[in-house]
Amino acid sequence: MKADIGNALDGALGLDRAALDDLDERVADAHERIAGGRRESEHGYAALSLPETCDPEPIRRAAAGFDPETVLTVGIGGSALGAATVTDALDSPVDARYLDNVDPAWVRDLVADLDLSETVVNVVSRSGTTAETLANFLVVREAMESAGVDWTERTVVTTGPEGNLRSMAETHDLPALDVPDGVPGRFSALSTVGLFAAAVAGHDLDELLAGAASEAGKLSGSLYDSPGYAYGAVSYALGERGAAVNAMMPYAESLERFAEWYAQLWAESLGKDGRGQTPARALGATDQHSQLQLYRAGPADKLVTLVRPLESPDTGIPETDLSGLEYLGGSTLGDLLDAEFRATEASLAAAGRENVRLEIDRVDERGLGELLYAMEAACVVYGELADVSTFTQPAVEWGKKAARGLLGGGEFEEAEAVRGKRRLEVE
Ligand SMILES: O=P(O)(O)OC[C@H]1O[C@](O)(CO)[C@@H](O)[C@@H]1O
Repeated sequence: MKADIGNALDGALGLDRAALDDLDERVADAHERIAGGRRESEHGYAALSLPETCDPEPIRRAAAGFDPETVLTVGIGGSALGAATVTDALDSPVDARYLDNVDPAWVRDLVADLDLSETVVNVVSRSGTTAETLANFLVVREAMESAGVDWTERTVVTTGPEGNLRSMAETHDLPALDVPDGVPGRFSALSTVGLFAAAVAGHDLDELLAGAASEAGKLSGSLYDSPGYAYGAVSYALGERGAAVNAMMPYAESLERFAEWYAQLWAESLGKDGRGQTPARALGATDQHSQLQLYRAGPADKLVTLVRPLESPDTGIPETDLSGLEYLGGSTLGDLLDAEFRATEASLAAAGRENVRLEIDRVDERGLGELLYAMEAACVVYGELADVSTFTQPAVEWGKKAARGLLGGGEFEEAEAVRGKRRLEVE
């Protein structure tokens, strides 16, 4: 993996090489803290040790018992997005599907679309108490029973040492994978949490972990040694200079879900104490006809992160006599995408709008492992430089309590606040 940070310098926000070199001294201190946290397997820092601590064998063993048409992951947040990112990016004869949201029509239609006798369900929740995950699993389990499918024969649980899912696995003797200690959900893609669906889909877990390990091996006391640290340090430095938004813009449909995974990682880790950097999900080339207008001519408050594979399958463009479009004929869609990637990058730079280029060789297991790990390292070093509590997410608890109170799941003052909403309705 490579990070080209050239276009992050000397733009509207005023980051220059001298300032980056000065920041590199703070990166060295941050790295010492990160390395110490990894050595001690401290909460959160343990995530950056997954390339060596994640044993793929239990994951492969749990997957080996199935030869399904579909693997359905039931989870939410980091308990679904890691798996989704990997399997959405890679081709497989197995259909990998996800239930995370609790939109009734969407859940009903997705479940109805499955042959449940040919589906393996992986219900994933570290806590075992997440309402969306448990509710969706109960719906899926009832659908399996209604279809005459023995759900206990087609369900694998991934959860923490205690809680509802652990109890259910023990009661029904279900295969169970352990979520890794000290790894928050948004950092768990390269673990049992994110890799079961990939194993069922036939993807090479060793290559995913090898890609991650190659980026882990670059972590040192300098941002100039590690694409992850370089990206995290530049994102932080620009954030301190006014880049309130980080637009994650992969130039590959297969990486669209990666942008969604990145959004949770960046927002839930760095949005603390009135600070943080808002991840915007974008897609190249599509958003050149959409959000690029804002990125280039709106407020100078963004870093645009352009991600692409250097190699990918291509498709020829037939010759044409369409007036003015003859230049396209005989080239390829890959040539067009490459030209647009570089043109977008240059158009932002020409307007003084900071952007960074992240490149992997291919969207394959190794490239994904590199990309996921580098983003996690970037997030951790950003959190160290910003001095925030990277691995907690207290702000999401208020809404959980309010919703639970509204549903009669307990007495919560948050639910009273919901009932007391100020209303000013316009129809
Ligand atoms: O794995 P669990 O405990 O169901 O949590 C799912 C998601 O919910 C959160 O805890 C936030 O509510 C995320 O951090 C996590 O990825």
